[in-house]
Amino acid sequence: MDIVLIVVVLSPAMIITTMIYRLYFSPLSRFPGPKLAAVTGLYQAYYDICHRGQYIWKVQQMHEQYGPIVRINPHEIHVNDPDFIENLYAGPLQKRDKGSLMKGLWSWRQSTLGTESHELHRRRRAALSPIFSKAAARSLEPVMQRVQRDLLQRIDSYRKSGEAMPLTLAFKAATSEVIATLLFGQSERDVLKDDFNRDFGAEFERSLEKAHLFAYLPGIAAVFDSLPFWLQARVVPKLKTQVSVHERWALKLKEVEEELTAKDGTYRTIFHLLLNGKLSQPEKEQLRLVHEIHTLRIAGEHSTAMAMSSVIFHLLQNPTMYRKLQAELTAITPDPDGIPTVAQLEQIPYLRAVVKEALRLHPGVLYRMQRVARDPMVYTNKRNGASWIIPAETRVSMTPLLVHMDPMVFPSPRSFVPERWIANPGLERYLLSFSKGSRTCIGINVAHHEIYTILYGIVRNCNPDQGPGANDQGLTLSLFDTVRERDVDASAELFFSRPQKGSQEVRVLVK
Ligand code: HEM
Repeated sequence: MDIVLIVVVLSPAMIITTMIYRLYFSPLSRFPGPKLAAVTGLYQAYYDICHRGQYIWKVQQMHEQYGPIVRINPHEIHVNDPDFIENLYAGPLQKRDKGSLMKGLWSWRQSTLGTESHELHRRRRAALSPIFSKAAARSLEPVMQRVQRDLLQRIDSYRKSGEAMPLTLAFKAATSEVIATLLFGQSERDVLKDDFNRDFGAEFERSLEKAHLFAYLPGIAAVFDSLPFWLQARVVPKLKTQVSVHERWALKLKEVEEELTAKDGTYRTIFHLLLNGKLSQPEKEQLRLVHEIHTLRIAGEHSTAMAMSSVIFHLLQNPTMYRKLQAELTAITPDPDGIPTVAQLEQIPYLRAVVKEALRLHPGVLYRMQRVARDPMVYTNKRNGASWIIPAETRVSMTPLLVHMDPMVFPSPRSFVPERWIANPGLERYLLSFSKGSRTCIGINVAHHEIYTILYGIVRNCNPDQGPGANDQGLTLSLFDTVRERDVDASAELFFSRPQKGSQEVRVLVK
């Protein structure tokens, strides 16, 4: 028989057999969920690729229809129950691999963040840990304070010009400066630049629009990575800024490697740390380290800036809350030129509460955080006592934003209510914005220090604009054409949270 005929006859038969298996015989077949999602990954692909990261909302609807545990694709179970966080995102004693969600993402694949195996992840994370200790984060205080002063200078320059200030953009420049200092020991004064020096970050955000497509076609990123840098930039000119930065990192890695073989191995930058650490030789391969540095840079910049701009958005919408926070900040440094330490800022309950509430409503990392347990896991729905045994090696995920919308744990979940964190400190265990367990965000201390320092500078020195009757001296801020649904809330899950297309995110007028 002709080979074409064999393929024509066998392909539909194989597809039908696979569909029947997935529907009736797979170990996941007894879990609730739409049949179409159970038979093919194309269902998810349709929402994520054709409709710009909308599967997250479809998953939310599935939970409303089927309950807290749902099969969302042929190979994955999604749980939306805050009480399951501790089981799924367990500490290092319980082995958890990661699902392969990031396998296709260019320049993420080989990073600690993208690592699937529990053991390999532990080794990679240990190599990074020296620059993420609390003490190391504290050593960044001078740069954070410089960035804060530069931001205030830019705010004042917008007062003089009368133009609307793109606040989220300014915050991205601020966080990019801090992460650059952490990684490379120096940074450019991005905040002071007219356009906030957004080439790398803006190109990265544009490339996120295609992230789901590449996640579905994991081979493409691997092939692309195998090309020399000059060819990568020609093949996909839309990535040329990132490729040229990667090329610079690769050269620097080579330079540092030569220094180290000349027995000069002191830690000065991320290049020295990774090359001089205990990682095995294949782990120090150039491409892998470029992936590591790329994700650190991106992770350090995007979510932290989003957290800060959403805090300012909500405070400007609620001047009473703004004034309350301002009063607490003024109490610790009555002298307006005083500089509180991060340790002092961390002690201010309302500042902590405001930040947690913004992180709850607007977690910058939006994707489903998959974990794969090596033993079966038991999920019990405490609300009706029903139990499910999830087979070993199954991809199981939760989505921070969906957990944070549970009205039983967070009443009026869409409202900005910082007070809930003060009234009930136990809520902390349900805040999933930084993930939990052995793969929790390694940059959490750096992020908190940045957020506290920069918010202090702004809220202490600027007032909310409360109209003509107000008797405020100094700078006043008001929101400029910023709509929560369009510019602040997550509209699409492109791994990170993204606002509606065309949004200019949070902007303010300064008087
Ligand atoms: C508000 C700011 C931030 C948020 C909300 C955030 C959130 C997260 C989340 C949810 C994860 C876990 C992802 C997963 O399980 O797949 C994560 C991991 C990570 N974050 Fe952050 N992050 C923030 C700031 C930072 C900063 C400032 C840095 C670096 C300076 C950073 C570096 C990392 C790294 C390297 C990982 C991977 C950790 C691992 O897999 O062991 N993050 N982050």
